[in-house]
Order: sequence, then C-alpha cells, then structure tokens
Amino acid sequence: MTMESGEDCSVKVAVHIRPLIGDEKLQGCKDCVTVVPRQPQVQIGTHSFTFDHVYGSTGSPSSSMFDELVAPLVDGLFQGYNGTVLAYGQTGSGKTYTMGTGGRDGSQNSIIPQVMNALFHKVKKLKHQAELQLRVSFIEILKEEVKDLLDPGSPGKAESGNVHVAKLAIPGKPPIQIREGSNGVITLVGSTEIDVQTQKEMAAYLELGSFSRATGSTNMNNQSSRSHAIFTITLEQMPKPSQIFSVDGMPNEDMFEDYLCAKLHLVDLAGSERAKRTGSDGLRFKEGVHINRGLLALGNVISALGDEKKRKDGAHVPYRDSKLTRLLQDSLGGNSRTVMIACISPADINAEETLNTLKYANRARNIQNKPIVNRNPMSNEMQRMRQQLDYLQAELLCARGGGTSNDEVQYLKERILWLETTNEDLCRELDEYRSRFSLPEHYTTKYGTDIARIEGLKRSLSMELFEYQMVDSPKGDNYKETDEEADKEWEHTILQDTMGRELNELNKRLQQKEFEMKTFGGLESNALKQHFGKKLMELEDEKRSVQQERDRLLDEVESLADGHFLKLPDTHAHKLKSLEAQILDLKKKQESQVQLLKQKQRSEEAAKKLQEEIQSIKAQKVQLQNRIKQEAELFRQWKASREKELLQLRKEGQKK
Ligand SMILES: Nc1ncnc2c1ncn2[C@@H]1O[C@H](COP(=O)(O)OP(=O)(O)OP(=O)(O)O)[C@@H](O)[C@H]1O
Repeated sequence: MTMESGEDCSVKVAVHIRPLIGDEKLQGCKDCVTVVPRQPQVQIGTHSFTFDHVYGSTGSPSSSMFDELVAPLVDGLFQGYNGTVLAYGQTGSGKTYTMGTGGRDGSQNSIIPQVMNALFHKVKKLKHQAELQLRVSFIEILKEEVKDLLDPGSPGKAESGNVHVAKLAIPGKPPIQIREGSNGVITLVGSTEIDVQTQKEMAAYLELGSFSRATGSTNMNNQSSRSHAIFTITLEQMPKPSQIFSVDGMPNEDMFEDYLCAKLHLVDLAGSERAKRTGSDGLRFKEGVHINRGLLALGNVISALGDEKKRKDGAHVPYRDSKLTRLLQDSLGGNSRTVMIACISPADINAEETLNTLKYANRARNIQNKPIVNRNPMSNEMQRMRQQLDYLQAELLCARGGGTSNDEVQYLKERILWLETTNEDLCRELDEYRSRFSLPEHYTTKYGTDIARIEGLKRSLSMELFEYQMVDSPKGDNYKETDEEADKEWEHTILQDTMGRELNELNKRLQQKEFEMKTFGGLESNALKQHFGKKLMELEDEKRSVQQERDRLLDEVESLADGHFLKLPDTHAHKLKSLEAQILDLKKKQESQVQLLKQKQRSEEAAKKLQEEIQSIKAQKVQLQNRIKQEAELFRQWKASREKELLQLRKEGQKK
C-alpha cells in the first residue's frame, strides 16, 4: 500500500460536558464549568481553555457533534484517508455514552451509531460506481494485553467477582500482536476482522463486542469500562470496470482508478482515575494502575508531539511505552485525521480531574498529523504505464497523420512493445504472488483478473512485510533491559531492511528510467534533428525552383499574348497545372516535416525530463546509502557501548 503525501493538519479537539447525574445531584454538587457564550471556550476556576468545539452545557448542542466533528472523517474514508475518534476523560465523565460502546443505551445519538448511518447511506449511493467492502474489528486493551472482542471461538463473557472479564484466550490461538509495517503503518495481527454487508450486521457486532468488554463497578461509575476499546471500520473500494472505462473503451477521466483502503478507529479510552476517589482496592486497584499507566504513556506521547520545539528537534516520541500508544501511533502525529473528544463532568467534586482533562486535551491541539490517501502501489504503476501508453499512442497517431517517417514509427512500435512486455512481467509477478498466498477465487470473478492481481499483490505484500515486522510481546510488569536490547536490535534490523528495500526500489526505478533514456538516445535525436532540418531546407529549395519555373512560364505566356486575348498553348497550360500541383504537394510535405520536427522537440523535452528524474533518483539513492551507513554505525556504537557496560557489570559481579 502506498500513500500520497498529504498536508499537515492538527488534531481537532472538542470538549463534551455532560449534565450533572444522579449521584452528583444527590450529593448536592454544583456546576463548576462555564462556557463562554458563542465561543468554544471553557472556564474552570481561574483557568480558561479554547478548543475547536465545546458541546453540552451552554455550549453547542451535543447533537451537532457528529456533523461538525465526525462526518468529515467518514467522508474522508471514501477518499482513502484513515480517521480516528478518541474519547478521553475521567471515570464516569461520559466517554462510553458519547461513543456508544456501552452496548446498553443503544443511543442513536452516540457517535458510532451515527457513523454507521452515514457510512451505509454513502455506500448505498456509491454502490453502482464501485465495489465496496466494509469490515469491522473490535478489540480492547486490558492490563497491557490486546483482547479480541469479536472472537467467534471465545466462550463469551465470564464473570469474576463483580467484574466481567473479557474473553479468555483459546489455547493454541496465537495472541494478538501489534506490528509495524516498513511504511510505518501499525497493524493488528490475529484479531478477528469480519465482512459486513448491512448496517444491522455492523450494529450487531458493535453490540456483541461492547457486551464482551470488561466492565466493573467503582464508586464513580457502577458500570465503569476497565479497558481501552477500539472499534475499527475498514472500507475497501475499487471502481467497477464499467466506471473506469467509458462506452468507447477509453479511460473515464472522472473516475478514480485506484483500489483504496482506509480505516476509521473509534476509541473509547478507559477513564483516568484516582484510587482514592474510585474506591479501588485489590483487583480494581491493579486495573487502575494499568489504565493510568496507559494513559500516562498517551499523555507523554501527546506532550512530545504537542511541543513544537521538541517536534522540530525530532525528539523521541515514546510510542512504545504502552500498547495503547503503539496502537494509536498512526492517529497521533501519523497519517490519520484525528478527532479527540475530552469528556468532562461539570460537578465541583470532579473539578481537579476536569482541570487535568482540559490541560491534557489542550496539549493535544498542537499535534500535527499528515493525512494521506492509502492506495495500492500497483494501481499507481499501472496508472503511470497507462499514461505512458496514451502518450505513445498519441505520438503514433501524430506520426501517421504527419506523413510518416519510418524510423519514428518503428521507434514508437518498439516502445509500445517494451511497455507491453513490462506490463506482462508485472502481471506474471502478481500471479506468482497470488498463487504463493492463494488469493480467494471470488476476487478473480468479482473484479476481473487485473483487479484480483492487484488485490493479491496487496495482501501478499503486506503479509511479506509482516515477516519482517516488529512483534510486540507482552512485557508484564517488570520491563527488562534485555527486552529493550532485543527491541533495539529489532528496530535496527527492520530499519535496515526497510531502507534496503527502498534502495532496491530506487535501483529498479533507476534501471527502468535508464532503459527509457536509452530508447530516447537510440533515436540519436541530434542526428534526426539535423536530418529533418536538412530535409526541410531541401523541400524549401525544391518549392522555390518550382515556383520560379511557374513564374517563368507565366511570363512567357504573357509575352506571347502581347496584350491580346490568346488561348494558351495546350502544352503550357498543362505544364502550369502540373507545376501548381507540385507546389501544393511540396507545401504539404513541408508542413508534415514541420510537424515531425515539433514532434521531435517534444520527445527531446521528455528526454530532458527523464534525465532530470534520473538525476533526482541518483541523489535519493546517495542519501539513502548514507542513511543506511549512519544507522549501521549508530547501531554499532550502541552495541559496543552496551557490551562494554555488560562487561563492566560482569566484572563487578565477579568482584562481589
Ligand atoms: N451527555 C450525557 N447526558 C446524560 N447522561 C450522560 C451523558 N454522558 C454520560 N452520561 C451518564 O453518565 C454515566 C457515566 O457515563 P459513561 O459510562 O459513559 O462514563 P465513562 O466516561 O465511559 O466512564 P468509565 O470511564 O468509568 O467507563 C452514565 O450513567 C451515563 O448514562
């Protein structure tokens, strides 16, 4: 999957203030949060914060939250952009209510049900133009372990005390792993992804997963979510062949030709809490420690990304400190369009936590993401080749119409042949991949052979990447140095591998460009230019002499007529006619030569561009080679110092 580079865009942050609820009212709590009228600004005590939006209380109505914040992300999915909606806040502040991951209220005003509405509405509108496939997955992170909430083989929700523990892992089933692709894309391996056809089905899976989620009762919320839950909707789309090509078989300009695949993560984070307030003890306390650890890691990531100076200095972002931050890596400072909803309680007893939430959210506003379109690399390549083919066909057409030069036609034919062979090679390569990773048959029938090939390559490439990618193993409480070392080695191997692949890619591109250049060079453009120039001059001379001959004849006729009307002798009239025809013919020839010369100039410009491309690829190659060297050197130094440290430690150990 390649991605087009996109514009920077900051994470959008909104505050959602819920009303005072039962317990708070009973305790006689007062509202301590004020919204500045018609401003997205909230005040608490002497603190004042400005956000992108403020909903609830005297701010905008909660009902406009979806349209203003989330609907653009749903639209973006159809354009190939990943999106993330994060609900953050203290325990009982309304995150689950806002997102709709509770599986109990089933409120149609929550975000996820509205996302589904908008998605299926759009799918219905587009289904004649494109093949659309929706998939869902639903996981939770509980005590630093990733659990599958849609696992069909799971025995279901088990009870443990008053907490519902999420599904137990089935013996033999590998645990869910977090992996990072060479392009930096984070993927979950081993989680259940289910194809869905209808809104009802999707809603059923949301409910199923929500029901399996770990919840427990605390002093602050009798159904408190004890885990971070991530409901992910994946949309794959491919235009139907009838839409790519118009009736005359020509490519349809308005239609996207790519396979697009984008994901929308809907995240309901576990609530930040303080043991004292939540009345946590034993199991609940341990959970709280894990929850807070994950949120602390998230806070550190937000701090690192939100600090402009640190960002510019390329400071380390501690994504790897927790599973949560690893999983949200794309969404924070990555390639996703991200919205954060900070949920707060207005009650004065929660003032301190509310202030913390607002500070946290305020920092997130500074995070810059770079959303990009996620498309298939093969479709890019095919698009490029198709353009080249179009260009060549136009060239051929022009050469034919312009009174042909055999060299030119021959050259164009050769290039078309070369392009066709390259295309065949690529298809063969795709076939190989497909057979190696056995792509399901229905893809072939559904999208046509080419599209299935693209799909096959996509899947196999991502699988292949997995072989090289990072495997995140559970670290448990005591994070060991050896883990760190192994991680570092992994990181180094992956980095080297990625850069090696990039280098290979550059070499391939360079080879291809140089081959193209040769075909240009093979024409000996200067010699051809001279040839055409000479031919033009010859034609000009010929035309001039014919014109002179005609003028001479006309003079002769005039002198013969001697002022009287005289019928031209047949021979003269005939000759004159043939001379006129000759002049006309020469003019045509001259015009066609001019056309060819122009054509030649265009080819030269293309060759120049190609030359520039070659130079730029070479420069990139040198840069990459330097980076590989530098990285290897840094790793070597790190390794050496590590070994020295170890030796030192061993010596000390022996002494002791
Ligand atoms: N906007 C709202 N309007 C009315 N009631 C709300 C609203 N938001 C939340 N509530 C109520 O507040 C209570 C706590 O909400 P919720 O469970 O969504 O909190 P939470 O932040 O997800 O908590 P936890 O982190 O403990 O899971 C629930 O009873 C819920 O119905």
